[in-house]
Amino acid sequence: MSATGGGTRRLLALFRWPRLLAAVSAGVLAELCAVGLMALAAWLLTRAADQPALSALSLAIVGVRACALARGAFRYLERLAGHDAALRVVAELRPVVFRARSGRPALRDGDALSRLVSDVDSVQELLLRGLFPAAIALVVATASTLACAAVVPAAGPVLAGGLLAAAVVLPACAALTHRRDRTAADRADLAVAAAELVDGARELAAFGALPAAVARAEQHAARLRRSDDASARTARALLACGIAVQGLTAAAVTWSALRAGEAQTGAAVAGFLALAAFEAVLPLTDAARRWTEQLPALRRVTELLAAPVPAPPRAGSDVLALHDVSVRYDRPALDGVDLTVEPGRAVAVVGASGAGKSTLLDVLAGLVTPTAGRVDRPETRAVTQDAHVFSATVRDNLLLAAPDADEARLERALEQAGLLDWVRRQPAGLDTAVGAAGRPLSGGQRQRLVLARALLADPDVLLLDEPTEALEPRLADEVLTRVLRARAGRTTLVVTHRLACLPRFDEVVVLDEGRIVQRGPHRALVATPGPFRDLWEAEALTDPAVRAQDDRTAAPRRSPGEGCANVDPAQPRGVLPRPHDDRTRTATARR
Ligand SMILES: Nc1ncnc2c1ncn2[C@@H]1O[C@H](COP(=O)(O)OP(=O)(O)OP(=O)(O)O)[C@@H](O)[C@H]1O
Repeated sequence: MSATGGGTRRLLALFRWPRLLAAVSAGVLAELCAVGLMALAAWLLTRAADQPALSALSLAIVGVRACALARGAFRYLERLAGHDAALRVVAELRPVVFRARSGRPALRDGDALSRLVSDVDSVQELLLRGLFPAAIALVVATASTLACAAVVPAAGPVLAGGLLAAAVVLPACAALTHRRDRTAADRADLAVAAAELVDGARELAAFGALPAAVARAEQHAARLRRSDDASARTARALLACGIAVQGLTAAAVTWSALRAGEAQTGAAVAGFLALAAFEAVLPLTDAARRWTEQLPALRRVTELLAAPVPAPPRAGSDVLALHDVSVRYDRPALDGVDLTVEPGRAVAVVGASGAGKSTLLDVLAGLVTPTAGRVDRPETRAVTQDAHVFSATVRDNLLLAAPDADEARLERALEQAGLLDWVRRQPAGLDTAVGAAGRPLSGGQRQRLVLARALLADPDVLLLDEPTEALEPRLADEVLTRVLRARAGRTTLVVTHRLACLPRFDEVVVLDEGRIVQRGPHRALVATPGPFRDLWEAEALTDPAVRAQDDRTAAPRRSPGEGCANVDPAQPRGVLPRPHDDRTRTATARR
């Protein structure tokens, strides 16, 4: 069986069939009531023309009323049961999909995340506007054809032919035309152009490219308008075809009944019954357009479900360990990494850009499932601290990590992250509004706020990915020093490009092209010929901060309370070469 087949099976296993059946049954009964209503009304009208005794009509009159009332009641039940069944499926599907997704590379862009959410929602759409109408149409069309054939045998095949055209040919045409429909692609192009205009307005204006970008966006808007119009024209044409097929079939059924020698009453009943039977079938044309639209989303969901469920990391261990771990994208990001971090150790992960540092942290945090190998990590509650600052006060942003923390604890965390002075300078102090609706924070302030939040969570294992990247060198070193002091005795892994603080760590892990090429205490690495020493010496030539550290490597390791270095703040510190990288990095805390 194909991989997607496995995903379809997993998806179908989430369906609560009795509920779905109840919804379809209510829909079928509502449509049958509509067909019955029309057939009885036709019978009443033609019989009443003969002016029979009222008693001869009374049963039909009751029948018409009963059908009219029951149709409304069943329609209501269908909506209720249908939405209940569909929402339950989606509610069960959502965690399954997100769990399946959680084993993949973290979604760092909002578009991909919102597409995942809407992909799951498309299952609800498919049930309500695809599967239910199709099942209802099938039953109602079959029952109407049989009823028609029972009234006028000759009219049965005529009705069957008309219904088949409306249920199969028109939806097939709708699906085919929709596949060529450019609306979705044009809408996406316009969204991209609009987003670029908004996000890149400053750069576009600075380079004089704004008018051209606006013109491009306008072209996309015009193209979307045209394809929207074309799509609406096709939809209207198909609707008109459906109504034409309905009318022609009803006329043909009546004519064939009369031709077969049927009385006026029988012919009218068959004709009206045919007319009503189409009411359940005509929505299939629109359903087919929706199916075509939603199918890629459904395929993405089933593919995700088809992928093997990632093995959970081995819990219960108090060491953090990777065993022969590899992560492969188009090429290996990690390649056979073995790493053990004993509890309470402070470990720095260094390496050139693209060496695999962030991937290593993501694997340790459980955000990425290795392609091969095993991860052990302490059985802890994960607290993921991404770089999002909520549109709330500083206090609220912090309390997210520790709802019970008192003011002193909040201030301590802010001090450790190097943000307390700034907060104290604000008139509203801890109640300063920040984030989208409040005061916009600088990159460094924002980074320190999320760092304070991570420290406040006080996790057993703290994973930080370049936590001081946006800070100026002196502050960066000060903050890192305070963080390590605050985390003394607690496992802390820090990805960093800065070298000046490395002597403060228990161990330095050097990554290159996805492999650990060196590891050990800073002093041992500097003393050993190898990539780290080359790097360190190269930095020492140009960087007094590293040189100052270099001079000390013979001295015993300092206590956690001491700073990184006595460096001239005016001088740039030791920094590993790092090209511009605009990917959002998250500091991750686990507990
Ligand atoms: N989600 C992803 N999809 C495809 N490739 C990826 C993904 N994440 C990382 N990579 C690739 O894996 C390799 C390692 O990336 P990683 O982000 O771990 O490097 P890094 O050492 O943290 O780099 P930097 O210091 O620039 O942040 C890179 O070649 C990168 O392009």
